[in-house]
Amino acid sequence: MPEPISPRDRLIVALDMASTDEAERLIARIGDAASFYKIGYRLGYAGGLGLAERLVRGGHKVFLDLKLHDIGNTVEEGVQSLAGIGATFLTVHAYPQTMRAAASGRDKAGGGLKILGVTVLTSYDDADAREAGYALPVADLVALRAAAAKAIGIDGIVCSAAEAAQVRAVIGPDRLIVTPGIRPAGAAIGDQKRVVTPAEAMRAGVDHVVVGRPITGAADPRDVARRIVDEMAAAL
Ligand SMILES: O=C(O)c1cc(=O)[nH]c(=O)n1[C@@H]1O[C@H](COP(=O)(O)O)[C@@H](O)[C@H]1O
Repeated sequence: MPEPISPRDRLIVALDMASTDEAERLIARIGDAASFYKIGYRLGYAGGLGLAERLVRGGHKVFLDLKLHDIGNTVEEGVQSLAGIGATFLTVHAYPQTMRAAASGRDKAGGGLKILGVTVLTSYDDADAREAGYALPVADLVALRAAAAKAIGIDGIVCSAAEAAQVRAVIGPDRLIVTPGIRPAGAAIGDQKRVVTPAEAMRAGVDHVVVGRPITGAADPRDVARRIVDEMAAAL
């Protein structure tokens, strides 16, 4: 069975900000209310990889959300380069060829980087999947990709907490489920479609929740982070 994860370490704050200065100001305001930060496209392409290294050196955990998807050789070599940063998680799209290449890059690099397969984005519903050419409903596509991720040896799955129980049944207890599309009760949903509260996510067996705008856009980000951690602790 995996190690127990403390409620605070279950929260991953998405640093979807324009600059590393802005991100560092937010991290300082959040203080010890969070320990785990996600760097995605916006910050990653604006100096975020250097910030990732600084955060790791400072004792934080880092999730590199770069959602790699390319020919196998490019993915494998990209993962090998990124493994040197010291991050905990790296995302790739959950296509079998891409996941095989990422697993190979991870294994060649050694170290502790875990690969997460992004199944179906939480901004998609069944109509969006149909529009993209998929005949399967989102929940079935998530389950199919989770099964492929497990077979290939990927470390964890990104999906909506709405599918977490189904994904857990597919991947078993040893792999991680990481869920964005998290909204505390009453928070603005924005462009997300498959949203779940922090408490419901814990009850569905999620390991880590990813929260961006409800924290980054709050007047008091530290207070919102604390409330989310408390809500998860009470639900575990
Ligand atoms: O891989 C991700 O982190 C991700 C996958 C997914 O399906 N949906 C999703 O929202 N995300 C990311 O999770 C974060 C959610 O941010 P908020 O909607 O602001 O809480 C963003 O940084 C997204 O890029």
